Amino acid sequence: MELGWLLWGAAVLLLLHLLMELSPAVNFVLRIGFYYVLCIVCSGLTAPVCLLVNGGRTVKNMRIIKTVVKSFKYFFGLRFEVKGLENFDVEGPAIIVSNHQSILDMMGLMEVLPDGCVQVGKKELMYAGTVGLITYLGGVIFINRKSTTSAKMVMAEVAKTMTADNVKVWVYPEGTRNCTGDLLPFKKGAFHLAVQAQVPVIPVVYSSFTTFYNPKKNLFTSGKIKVEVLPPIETKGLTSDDVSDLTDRCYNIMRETLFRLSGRSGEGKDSS
Ligand SMILES: CCCCCCCC/C=C\CCCCCCCC(=O)SCCNC(=O)CCNC(=O)[C@H](O)C(C)(C)COP(=O)(O)OP(=O)(O)OC[C@H]1O[C@@H](n2cnc3c(N)ncnc32)[C@H](O)[C@@H]1OP(=O)(O)O
Ligand SMILES: CCCCCCCCCCCCCCCC(=O)OC[C@@H](O)COP(=O)(O)O
Repeated sequence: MELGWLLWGAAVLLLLHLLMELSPAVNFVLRIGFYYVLCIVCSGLTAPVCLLVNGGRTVKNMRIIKTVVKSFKYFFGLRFEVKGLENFDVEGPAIIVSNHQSILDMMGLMEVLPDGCVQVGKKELMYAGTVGLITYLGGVIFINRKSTTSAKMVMAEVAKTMTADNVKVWVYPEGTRNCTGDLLPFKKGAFHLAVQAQVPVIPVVYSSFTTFYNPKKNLFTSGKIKVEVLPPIETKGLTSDDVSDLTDRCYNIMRETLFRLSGRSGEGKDSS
């Protein structure tokens, strides 16, 4: 009986393996599907742990979530090469901004995430089953991207509480995923937040995924991701009039770094 099950299992695995070898589309769907399943199952298992240890919605849960998510990379053969972690060692709160390429970014986020740091996410995430529950428990700040007024109100509230709670806030200033190997124009919310709270902006750049991940081409193989935490940009004394300049400055530094990390040096200079 037991041997029978084992043989069936081996046959199914062999068939899946053959299908993956034969068809890139099957390979892609199975690997991404496995990522979704991993996220959903691990969220379901981690949520009760968070509730038992910390009792509810708090940034402290990120430590537990981080420990779980940091093991995901081994399933997909992803390696991270991190530089500049010491740049997170600022006194008190800060706004961290980074490029956003894919749902896989969540792994890169957890690879470097400092303690006491919450993320800004779209409110739709809250309804993603167990993943919604874990993001809620982790203290993710949910914004409605369709309503600038309400998003601005939420962010203004965060600017007020950041200092009191001593938290860092991670924002994806592109506002959506973008896997083209370049940056989308930055939205200004993160920089308004930094100026309102008078806290530094710390840019984090991930090298382009295009060599190993491209949903349009059904490409998802193993790969190496270079991550660089850049020196903090101070905002003390800046006013809302300076937000556009601050945004541009940050955009240019990050675009140059993205091209350098992705081996496309020199192209960063033509940006405005
Ligand atoms: C255990 C296993 C677990 C496995 C499972 C995993 C669980 C892991 C757990 C945890 C990880 C969680 C990971 C979460 C990741 C989520 C990622 C996302 O969801 S990314 C999408 C959402 N994020 C954003 O959109 C932010 C960036 N966007 C902004 O900051 C925007 O600026 C926003 C939304 C605030 C407004 O967007 P606008 O589209 O209206 O664009 P604009 O051009 O910036 O604003 C319009 C005008 O309003 C002014 N404005 C903006 N903000 C202002 C403010 N605060 N005060 C005053 N004026 C402001 C601007 O200056 C602009 O005006 P002028 O053009 O300059 O005249
Ligand atoms: C009941 C329904 C169950 C659905 C389960 C969905 C499971 C999702 C697992 C993936 C978890 C990864 C979380 C990373 C968050 C993320 O990276 O979100 C993308 C958005 O930032 C960008 O939004 P968009 O504008 O859509 O590109």
